[in-house]
Amino acid sequence: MEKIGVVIKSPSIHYYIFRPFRGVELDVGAFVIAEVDGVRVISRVTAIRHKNVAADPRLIAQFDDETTVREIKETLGIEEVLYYTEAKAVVLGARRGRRVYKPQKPVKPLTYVYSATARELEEFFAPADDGVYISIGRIKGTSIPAYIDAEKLVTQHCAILASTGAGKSWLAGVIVERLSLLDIPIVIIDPHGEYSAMSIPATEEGNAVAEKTRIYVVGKVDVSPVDEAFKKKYGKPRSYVRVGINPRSIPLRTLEKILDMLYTLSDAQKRILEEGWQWATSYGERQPLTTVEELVNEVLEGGKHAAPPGYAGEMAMRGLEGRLKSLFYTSPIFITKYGDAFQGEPIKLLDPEAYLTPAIHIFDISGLDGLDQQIFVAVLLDQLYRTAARRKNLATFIVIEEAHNFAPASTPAVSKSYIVKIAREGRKFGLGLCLITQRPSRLDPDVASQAMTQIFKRMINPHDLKYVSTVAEHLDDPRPLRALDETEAVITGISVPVPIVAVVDTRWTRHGGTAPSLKRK
Ligand SMILES: Nc1ncnc2c1ncn2[C@@H]1O[C@H](COP(=O)(O)OP(=O)(O)OP(=O)(O)O)[C@@H](O)[C@H]1O
Repeated sequence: MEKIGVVIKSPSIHYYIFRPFRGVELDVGAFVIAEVDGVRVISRVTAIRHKNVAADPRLIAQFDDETTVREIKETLGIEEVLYYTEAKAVVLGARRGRRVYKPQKPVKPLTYVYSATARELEEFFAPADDGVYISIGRIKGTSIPAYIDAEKLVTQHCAILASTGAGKSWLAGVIVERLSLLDIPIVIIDPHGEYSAMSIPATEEGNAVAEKTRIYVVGKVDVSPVDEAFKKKYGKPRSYVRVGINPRSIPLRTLEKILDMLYTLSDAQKRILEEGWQWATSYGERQPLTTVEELVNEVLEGGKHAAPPGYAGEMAMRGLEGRLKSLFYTSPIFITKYGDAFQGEPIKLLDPEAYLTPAIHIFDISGLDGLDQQIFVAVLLDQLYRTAARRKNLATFIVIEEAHNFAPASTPAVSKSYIVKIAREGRKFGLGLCLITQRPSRLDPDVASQAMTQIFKRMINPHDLKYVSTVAEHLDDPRPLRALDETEAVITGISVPVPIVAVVDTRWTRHGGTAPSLKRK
């Protein structure tokens, strides 16, 4: 076993500083070993510094041109004594069966440091048990697969946090591809229409994944530019189903929340809506819509007993009528009559039962504006939650891109409470969230704190780095996140035995998230 250095300082149980021996090649990210009470403990080198011991300003003052520097270096042979190298190693622990043991005392100074062997690393990073694991790449600096406990990842929520362009959706795509082999339902909320590319295989393994993709375009919106770009890029048309919401299928509480948030509702209007909506939808959610006109009339008819007498009541009724029509007619996500269509394409109604079957269900909401996206996400998540609560059978992975827009930290959003609900209670019914955001500090902290696996990619915004250091319990120091490249990710939390730095695999299907380039093709 090669001794590569010696511990010189050990200020805490979490890390130590060692002096690498002369001639030892050492890179940041290398795995090293030092013994604590006879146990070989694995650590990762996180920083290498050259310490200048000639800080005397009188000597530094001489370094004002190259000739003098050369003379001083050569004639005094001063380079050897001017500086030394030291490395910081963060303690990961030692494998004890299924668990990783982390010593509760610091490494002793003057302990020798060894480089970890390939075998030791393989044992250390091996899956903890015979559970279900996916590999999303390699442990950085090794050829060892980066395993993630799929069960924990899916059912106990995860978050992918990084700056824009840091490789978030690439990684989400890799995770979805690998999970799809487990034959579970996967639902993707896609605000940029980029996940449709998963229907195009890029490798042999990608064929099975592509076959499992189902694309849904939401609402009466023109997506022909997206379709044309898709056809040009992949040489075949994008195939999708257009979906919309039957206004009758919205639960009263959700509708009330949406209307109140968009237009505000008076107490009288709330009472009329409560009575009227129950009456108009008393045949259940699956009751077909005739027309919006007819539905609104039924609501007013059924709710009129709750209106105050006289002019005030009349005003409340008319106000409610206007709000309901405005919502259902102006938002493109609703159908307005039985058998509604858009540009000759039939619009299918949302079918939560179908989305909870094993496949990759991609909802392209790129044609909708921000508010309609939120309303759609609210209704879809509500329906998924209620359906899953009845069925309780299959673990389902719900990927939400741009999660800070759907569950923002300090502004209201109609979708927020549905995300909070799944984050808090979805686990009971197998519903797991994967929240992706480029602005971690703008994501609702309640939601963020429920993500038991946190995956970080490159992050540069100081607010976000500061925020991450307060919420990420498994990440001692977020500063190294600034230096990650787009293929690298730091994975922490319940799905990995210790925080790992992974180099993310290539995609099995095409990646749709490439930004336009200035170069002509
Ligand atoms: N593991 C990887 N291997 C190779 N290339 C990668 C990898 N991860 C990311 N990339 C490259 O980085 C680019 C940006 O990645 P991606 O589109 O996932 O970023 P993003 O964080 O989702 O960006 P945005 O915030 O703009 O949506 C990709 O187009 C791809 O070229």
